[in-house]
Amino acid sequence: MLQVENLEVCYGQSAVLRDVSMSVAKGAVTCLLGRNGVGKTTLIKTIMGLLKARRGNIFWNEREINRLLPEERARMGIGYVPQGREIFPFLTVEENLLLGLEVLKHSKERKNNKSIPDFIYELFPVLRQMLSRKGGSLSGGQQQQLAIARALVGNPSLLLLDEPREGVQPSIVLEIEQAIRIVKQQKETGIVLVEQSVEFAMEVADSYFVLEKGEMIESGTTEDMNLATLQEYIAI
Ligand SMILES: Nc1ncnc2c1ncn2[C@@H]1O[C@H](COP(=O)(O)OP(=O)(O)OP(=O)(O)O)[C@@H](O)[C@H]1O
Repeated sequence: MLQVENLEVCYGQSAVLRDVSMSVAKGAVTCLLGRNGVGKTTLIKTIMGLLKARRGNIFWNEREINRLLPEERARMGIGYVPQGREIFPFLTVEENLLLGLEVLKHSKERKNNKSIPDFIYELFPVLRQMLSRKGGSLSGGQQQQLAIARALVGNPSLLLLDEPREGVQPSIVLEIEQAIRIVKQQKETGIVLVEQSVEFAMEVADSYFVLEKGEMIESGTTEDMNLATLQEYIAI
């Protein structure tokens, strides 16, 4: 479904990604592993169209999308939950969720779909209780749940999740992990999951990629995963 080929991405003159390739199958969970600062967020932002590659190509369902804007990529079915969540703090939880429907505005789906699907509240029951609260008044973990929910409201074919467990209290981490499992079971939305936990990657992912200093150094299916080797790759 998604194919990244020989990507080079620079900040100013310094190349942060070099010759990076990655492929993501429809409906699969693909884990992107790597230490801090190796370029994982840069890769996700480039896939989303928020950064421009100097070289290389990105294909979505075999169509080259290098020059498409982030909103065009979103309308094609790529959902994005940035690191640090970026919900709208002064809007209510409900308003934040309704914004997720915006990506469907040109699609037929929108005509039948003007409210938040129940599925969202089944994944994150806490959000139903907090619909009228301002997003900014939620805890960090609840904001992460809101950010994931908002992206899922747009019914993406692929969800880019950048370190969704980072800075989140352990009880909510468990809820987020469970939500990822449920989304995977439903097989409608594939996930690219940026992760630091090899254990969780091994449990949930179908395949994995490891970035090191801007280069893709290892990839494979989860059955090929060697926990000890991968832990070494991401150990600080
Ligand atoms: N806007 C920017 N301008 C210049 N350099 C940047 C910018 N954003 C990131 N970098 C650098 O690019 C490199 C890759 O950063 P990136 O955030 O993609 O890594 P990461 O693997 O996602 O790390 P983390 O796990 O800490 O989020 C780092 O050395 C970082 O300092």
